[in-house]
Amino acid sequence: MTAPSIDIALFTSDQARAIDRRATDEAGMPGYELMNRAAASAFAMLRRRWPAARRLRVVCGTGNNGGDGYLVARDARASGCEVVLFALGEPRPGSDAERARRDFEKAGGVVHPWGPPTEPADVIVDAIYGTGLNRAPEGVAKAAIEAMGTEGAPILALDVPSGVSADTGACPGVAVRAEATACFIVHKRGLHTHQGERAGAIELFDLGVPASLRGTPDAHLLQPATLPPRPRDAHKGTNGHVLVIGGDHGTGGAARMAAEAAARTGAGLVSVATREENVLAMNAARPELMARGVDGPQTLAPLLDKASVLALGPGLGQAAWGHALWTTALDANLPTVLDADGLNLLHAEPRDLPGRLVITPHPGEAGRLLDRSTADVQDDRFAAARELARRFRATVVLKGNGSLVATPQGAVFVCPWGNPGMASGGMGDTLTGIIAGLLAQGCDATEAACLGVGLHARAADVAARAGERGLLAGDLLEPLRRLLNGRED
Ligand SMILES: NC(=O)C1=CN([C@@H]2O[C@H](COP(=O)(O)OP(=O)(O)OC[C@H]3O[C@@H](n4cnc5c(N)ncnc54)[C@H](O)[C@@H]3O)[C@@H](O)[C@H]2O)[C@@H](O)CC1
Ligand SMILES: [K+]
Repeated sequence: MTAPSIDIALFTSDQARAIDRRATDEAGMPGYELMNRAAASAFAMLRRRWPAARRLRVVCGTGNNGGDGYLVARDARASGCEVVLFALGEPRPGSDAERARRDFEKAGGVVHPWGPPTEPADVIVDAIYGTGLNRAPEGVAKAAIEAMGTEGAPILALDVPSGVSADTGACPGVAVRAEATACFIVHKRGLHTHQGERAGAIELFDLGVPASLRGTPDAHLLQPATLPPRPRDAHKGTNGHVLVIGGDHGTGGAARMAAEAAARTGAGLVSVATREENVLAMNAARPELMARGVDGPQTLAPLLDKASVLALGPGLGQAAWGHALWTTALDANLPTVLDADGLNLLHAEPRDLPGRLVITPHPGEAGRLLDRSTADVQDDRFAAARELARRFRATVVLKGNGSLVATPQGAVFVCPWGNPGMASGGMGDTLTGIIAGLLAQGCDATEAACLGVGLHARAADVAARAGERGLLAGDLLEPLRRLLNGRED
């Protein structure tokens, strides 16, 4: 796998707090100095993004995020902007936020208690909650967040859009939807998955805190990557043989899509073990695939002998036919991508799994595998993905907005690409095929999952240029091929 060396490291709120402390204790950077730098960076960002903005509204909470807000307001007034500042409460006595409020007032600024705004604003600065959010916003905070959402003015969030958990991307209640977010010191992992998209465009300001104080990140953002060029003497035998197992009565399309995606990803050979009734159509539509009718383990066995990688589950069903193939296929102990009904069968019948295993659950399937609700999974996707990886000793792709890849060793990678057009039938089967195709070409499970998730989502973004609605899984194959060959970004 070839990837550029840029690493975007993601951190939890606890880690961010510890880094703040180390900046003060070890690098002699007092919190108030950092707050001033945060405000200056955010105001410069506001100026860059909205050069014509003159009327600003700043809404401050009671913590240090509010403190950042007071200082943005002070700087904005000093640059000639009209600033209306609402405070949702009093900062704690002796805190940096209280000092910031006093500085704002000393410079002539007026603090208004929250009330429905009467003046229009060109830009609203959200300084209600940052990394300190610990429950659903209520009372004035809820009212202020709701009011921001109905006005239509662009919102610049400071550090985190208020109401979004910086750790998980979940929203316990109402939350700001920002056009952009000025993120301070380190990237917060929750802004890159689930509802973290409410941050809009994120700009990071390190505030001069040395990278050496950061420690080990909790997760990493995937970077665009592809496979190295093929050696000139490559032949189909050197690129692996994927066997897709699936396609019960009425669901042959799922197996066909996974198989075609594996072939388009560059697998040397792709076979499909499916119901006899699917064979003719599959071979006619895509003669490069070798579709075979199988009625049970005996007819599957010779196909397993020839395969180097399995894609097990697309359209497999959970009835006797699917169950028998599933058991036999797992016994073959080949590198395997397990998806869809392959995962549902695993929930019904936990068992030993092959070594090089990738599982690709959506949040509902993940919830079933963990005996939790889908909402529980979404409340902390990082924890759910890690728990699955540990429990099944597999590389896990937890699908959804900001797909996660978790390894059994505890590493997590977050996919920054993808779009809502991908919420359509066959997308998961295509991803399964892509990952299987990469395993077949020699990637290990983590490489195949990271590269596969990234290529799938980037291909979907290219395909969605024509519109997200109506995007079909099959539309991904052409851009996929171009991206895989380094032809398009
Ligand atoms: N050295 C530092 O610590 C720096 C901190 N900075 C800012 O400080 C922020 C963190 O500040 P804080 O830790 O004070 O936390 P916040 O300002 O995010 O939250 C303030 C307090 O509100 C309370 N709270 C949380 N959710 C609530 C809810 N739903 N309803 C009512 N009350 C709620 C909590 O007790 C929390 O401590 C960062 O996000 C960043 O914006 C920046 O100024 C840079 C430097
Ligand atoms: K905020």
